Amino acid sequence: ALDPEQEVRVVDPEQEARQYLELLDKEYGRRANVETLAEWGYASNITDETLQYKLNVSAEHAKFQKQQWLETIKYPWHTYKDPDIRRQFQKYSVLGTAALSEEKFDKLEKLVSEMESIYSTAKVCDYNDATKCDLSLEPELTERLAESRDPKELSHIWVEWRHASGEKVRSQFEHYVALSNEAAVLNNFTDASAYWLKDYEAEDFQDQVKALWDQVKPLYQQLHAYVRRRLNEKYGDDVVNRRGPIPAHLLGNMWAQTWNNIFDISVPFPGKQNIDVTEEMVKQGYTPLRMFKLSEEFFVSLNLSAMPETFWKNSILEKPEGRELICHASAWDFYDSKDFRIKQCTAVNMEDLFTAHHEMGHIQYFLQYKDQPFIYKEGANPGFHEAVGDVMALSVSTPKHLRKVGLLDGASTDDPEATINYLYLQGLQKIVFLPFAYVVDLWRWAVFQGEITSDAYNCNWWKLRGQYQGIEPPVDRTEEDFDPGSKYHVIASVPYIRYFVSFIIQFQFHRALCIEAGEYDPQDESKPLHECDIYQSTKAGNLLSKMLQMGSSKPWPDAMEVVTGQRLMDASGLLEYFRPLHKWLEQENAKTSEYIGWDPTDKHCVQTRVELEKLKAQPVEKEDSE
Ligand SMILES: C[C@H](N[C@H](C(=O)O)[C@@H]1CCCN1C(=O)[C@@H](N)CC(=O)O)C(=O)N1CCC[C@H]1C(=O)O
Ligand SMILES: [Zn+2]
Repeated sequence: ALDPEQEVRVVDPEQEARQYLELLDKEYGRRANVETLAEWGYASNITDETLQYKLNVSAEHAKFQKQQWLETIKYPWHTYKDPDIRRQFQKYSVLGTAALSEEKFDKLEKLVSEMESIYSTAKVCDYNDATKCDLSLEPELTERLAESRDPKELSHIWVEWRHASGEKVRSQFEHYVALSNEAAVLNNFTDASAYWLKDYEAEDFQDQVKALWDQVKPLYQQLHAYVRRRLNEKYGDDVVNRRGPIPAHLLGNMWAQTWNNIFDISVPFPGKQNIDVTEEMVKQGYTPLRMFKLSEEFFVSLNLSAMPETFWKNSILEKPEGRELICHASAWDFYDSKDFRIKQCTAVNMEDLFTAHHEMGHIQYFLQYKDQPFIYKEGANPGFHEAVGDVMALSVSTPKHLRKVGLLDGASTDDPEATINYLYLQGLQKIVFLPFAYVVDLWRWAVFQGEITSDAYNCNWWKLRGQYQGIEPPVDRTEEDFDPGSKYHVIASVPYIRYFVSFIIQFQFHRALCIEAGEYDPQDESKPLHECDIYQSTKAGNLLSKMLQMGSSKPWPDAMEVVTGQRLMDASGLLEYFRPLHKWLEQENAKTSEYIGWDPTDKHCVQTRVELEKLKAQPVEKEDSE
């Protein structure tokens, strides 16, 4: 432990506190570097050895943290006048999972690592070839879910992935919940959900999120009704009930979190120029490296930072042969102000081009706050970190920008039907995602709070998925399944409400940067928000940089105010961006007198498949007439 007494003479207590913080900063930063390297070693090469090394390093780190914490809490930091050292002490005084006994800490680390390994190495058999059983989530299953238009194949992939991932980790997850809650209580939080929510520094944060959801829900329901009609037209009434939830396996994504992969079969105005540039990327011989270089060039055009040489040397941008690794894309800060990496099993398509921008946004944030004290090397809140890359992608995805980089040909047209097609594609990613992101942590908060118990994990998952997203499983589910465990963040213990926050605030940032770039004017109809491309605007880049450099040194409303002048999250940016689509959907759904919303299904909440079969064998009771 660092002994503060080694200083001989101290002038004033706050000066001594500052010196102590400098000691902490050096020691925590050095140790974080070692720990992150060990985590990378495991995530990029899953073996017993790399796991053991990772567990040893994190156990050692936890022991140091606990010892140091006993020193730190001796300081009367609540009394200090300087808000900055108060804030640093406040953050250092939250010990985290290191508060657990060494044995329980190690158990919790092992549980999460095992769940990540099961998820990352899960394999599924091909629908058409039962002897081919080496299909991984990335790239094979992701690609089949995106491209197949055979409901039976889609159902097979959907069910078998859950059988190979979520179902396998239910018991580990239960134990993980108990230990996470125990750690939260040791940190004086009621449960792990309160511990997670501390990062938003707002007592009423969950109410704020609910208010935002209420603001965007009408737009989501209009889009849902339209997509359901188009899927009903394609697959027929037996597969898609025009008044019910949408079967989840038909939506182009393993978790139905974004629906951009069914753009081609539901595009409002067919026959227009194809704004999905995947084909063009392949035709032009795009490689993963070139995708990341394109993204870097966008950041540099705003006068933001280029990637350091080590980034290109140390990153993994393609799935390596001959070893198991965690393919789920991620961005890494090694806390030495020099080493920053991305690990992504990149496929050459538009979706992965935007994921690349998302990850590069994290790296840019790391670079911008690299000179902050270790304890402030975070986003202003976790949603800010998730928003940076997506703000760039809002400009990059415009047809105007795609023409600038040669991925779309022809001159820009102000064809209102083409505009609807573009906003529809954007809506299939941004509007659709919101209820999904909300549900993931609504479910987990309720689990941590004990409202959802393990005997009804899956039933409550599908109740929330039905209630907020209006989707349902392709086949009945029971408590022998554990579908939440088929989603990376749930088994990797990564909070998810950050993405909901990001998908709201990224439009506030986009609007503010577009105004700064002179690309958008609320009064000028000829410059609508959805056409704004901030490319090469150093003014916009400088404004964003001012916020990013702050890290978490100030409460997030201060950071938001720097860019937007606002101190609150609000959905007006998103609603402004999608206004033309919202109007069009209302007109279109009125034309077909579409049923807005969905009849709740009485999806069976039963324990076992045997029970389910019995239930289905019973003659259906006649609806008792009202
Ligand atoms: C593809 C992306 N991977 C995450 C991300 O980049 O956020 C990874 C895994 C979990 C955290 N993470 C990190 O890289 C962090 N180290 C970043 C940080 O430093 O905070 C992801 O999961 N996304 C993107 C949109 C929706 C969501 C999804 O795909 O469900
Ligand atoms: Zn992210």
